[in-house]
Amino acid sequence: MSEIPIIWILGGPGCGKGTQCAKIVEKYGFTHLSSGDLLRNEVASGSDKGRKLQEIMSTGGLVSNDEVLSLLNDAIVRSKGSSKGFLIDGYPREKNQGVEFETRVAPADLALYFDCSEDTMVQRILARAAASSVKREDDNEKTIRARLQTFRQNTNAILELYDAKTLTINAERDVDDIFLEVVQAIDCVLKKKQQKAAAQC
Ligand SMILES: Nc1ncnc2c1ncn2[C@@H]1O[C@H](COP(=O)(O)OP(=O)(O)O)[C@@H](O)[C@H]1O
Repeated sequence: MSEIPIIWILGGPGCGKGTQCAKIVEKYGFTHLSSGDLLRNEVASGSDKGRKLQEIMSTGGLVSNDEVLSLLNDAIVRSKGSSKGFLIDGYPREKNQGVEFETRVAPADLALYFDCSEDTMVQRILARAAASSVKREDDNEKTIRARLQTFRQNTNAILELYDAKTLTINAERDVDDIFLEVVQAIDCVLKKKQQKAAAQC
């Protein structure tokens, strides 16, 4: 695992994580794993577990880390052999999730934090919901506010603990300007990993 990069993608709902992840996947061919998508797949399967997850997700709270981490870990193990790198999107959402990920899966090489004002995030989510044909149960104003509150409660502790490997990016700018900064950070990680691998030969 240590030869391929693991990148955490942090930021509140509507900060533009998904847009940047799509651009990263296009450029670098990394495997994109979104905790929200993995959980929504479980909900869509109609299982008992899915129903319980849905109840929590519709309140804007966090589901148990055991559930999220095992979904992530299974997905990582499945594509480990063929992956060029992992983008872990929407995780960690609280400090302890980060600690457990690094203990049970692997250390993260970089965390990209897309920093955005709450007003912008609310506007973006509502605009996305209005334009989308697939309705997300949690894209109503009440749940959006709750999701923002969950985010507000937990994020500073994550940023403090992982300060040394976190790059904070102003996500209020143009998509391409943001991506330029993302590319610089990822190129730097790839270079460091190559140098480390070369030193081991
Ligand atoms: N790492 C996680 N830990 C716990 N719950 C999570 C995690 N990731 C996603 N969820 C649950 O799934 C919901 C939707 O997640 P996501 O699609 O990432 O939404 P958002 O747009 O709010 O970032 C969250 O509100 C939360 O209930």
